Amino acid sequence: MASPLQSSLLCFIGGGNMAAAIIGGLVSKGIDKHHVTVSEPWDVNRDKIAATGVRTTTSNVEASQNADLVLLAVKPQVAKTVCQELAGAWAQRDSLPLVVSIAAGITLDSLRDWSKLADGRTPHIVRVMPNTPALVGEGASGLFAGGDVSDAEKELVTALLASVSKATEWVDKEELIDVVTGLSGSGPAYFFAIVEHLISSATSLGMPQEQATRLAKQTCFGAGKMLVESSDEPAQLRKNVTSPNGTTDAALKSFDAANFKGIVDGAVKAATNRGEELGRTLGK
Ligand SMILES: NC(=O)C1=CN([C@@H]2O[C@H](COP(=O)(O)OP(=O)(O)OC[C@H]3O[C@@H](n4cnc5c(N)ncnc54)[C@H](OP(=O)(O)O)[C@@H]3O)[C@@H](O)[C@H]2O)C=CC1
Ligand SMILES: O=C(O)[C@@H]1CCC=N1
Repeated sequence: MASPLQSSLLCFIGGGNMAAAIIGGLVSKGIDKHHVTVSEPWDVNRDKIAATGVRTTTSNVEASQNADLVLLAVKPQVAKTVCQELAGAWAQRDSLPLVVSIAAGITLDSLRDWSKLADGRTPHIVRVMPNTPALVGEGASGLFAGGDVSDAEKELVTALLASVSKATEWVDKEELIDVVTGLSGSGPAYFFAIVEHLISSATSLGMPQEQATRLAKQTCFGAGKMLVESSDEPAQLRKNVTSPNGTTDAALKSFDAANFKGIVDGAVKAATNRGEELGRTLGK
C-alpha cells in the first residue's frame, strides 16, 4: 500500500459497480479498512460493500464528515445533488477534503460550481476515469486535475488509483478524460462483448458452450498477458499469429471486409462523444 494512502481517511459516495471494484482492489492490497467509509442508499449494494469489511452508512454527510478524500462514485445524473448536499454540510470544516469524481462527462467547472460552499470556498477537485478491472488490481485510469490541486494531492490520488491500476495516466487537457472514457473506461465492455461473440461463434459451429467458454477466456487472458509482458507492439504480436494465406489471414480479411477498424473507431468515438454530451446536458 503506497504511503500517502496509509494516513488518509477515504470516503466513497455511492457503492455501486465501480466503487465496489476500487474498494475490492484496495482491500485486497491491504488498506486499513477502518480508513474507508462508503455511503450507499441501496441495502443490496451496501451489504456487498460491508462484506469487504469497510465501514458503510446511508448518510453521505456522515460518511464524508472527517474524510481527507471524498470519491464521488454516483451516476453522472446524481452528481449535482450529491455535490450540493456535501457542500452544504462542510461549512464548519476548517479544511475541505479533496474531491475525486469518477462521473463520466461531468466537468470540473460543473463540479466546482455545485461544490461551492456558502462562504465561497470550493474543494480542490480531480477527475478520474478508472475501469472495473481495478477489482483484480489490473485497472487502467486516466486523471485530470484543476490548477488549484497541489502536488501532494496529486500524489494521494495517484497512490489511490495506482494501488488498483497498472496504468495511471495524467492527461493534460480535460477533454481527454472523455477519450479515456471511450478507450479504457468503457473498454472492458468491448472486450467482454468480443468474448461473448467468440463463444457464440464456436457454439454455432458445434462446440459445447462450456468448452468454448474455457478456450475463449484463456485465449483472451493469454493474449492480454502477452500484450503487457512482451516488448513487441500489438501489430507485431498479430503478425506472429498470422501465417501467409493461413487461417488467421482468412479471419482478418473477414474483419477488413466488415470494416473492423471503422467499427472500433465508431464505438470509441460514440463513447467519447456521449461523455461530452453528458457533461454538456447535465452540467451547469
Ligand atoms: N461501471 C464502470 O465501469 C465505470 C463507471 N464510472 C462512473 O462511475 C460512476 C458510478 O457508476 P457505476 O458504479 O457503474 O454505477 P452504479 O449505479 O452501479 O453505482 C452508483 C451507486 O450510487 C448509488 N446512489 C444513488 N444515489 C445516491 C446518492 N444520492 N448518494 C449516494 N449514493 C447514491 C446508487 O444506488 P441506487 O442503485 O439505489 O440508485 C448506486 O448503488 C458513474 O458516474 C460512472 O460514469 C467510471 C468508470 C467506469
Ligand atoms: O457506461 C458508462 O457510462 C460508464 C463510464 C465508463 C464505463 N461505464
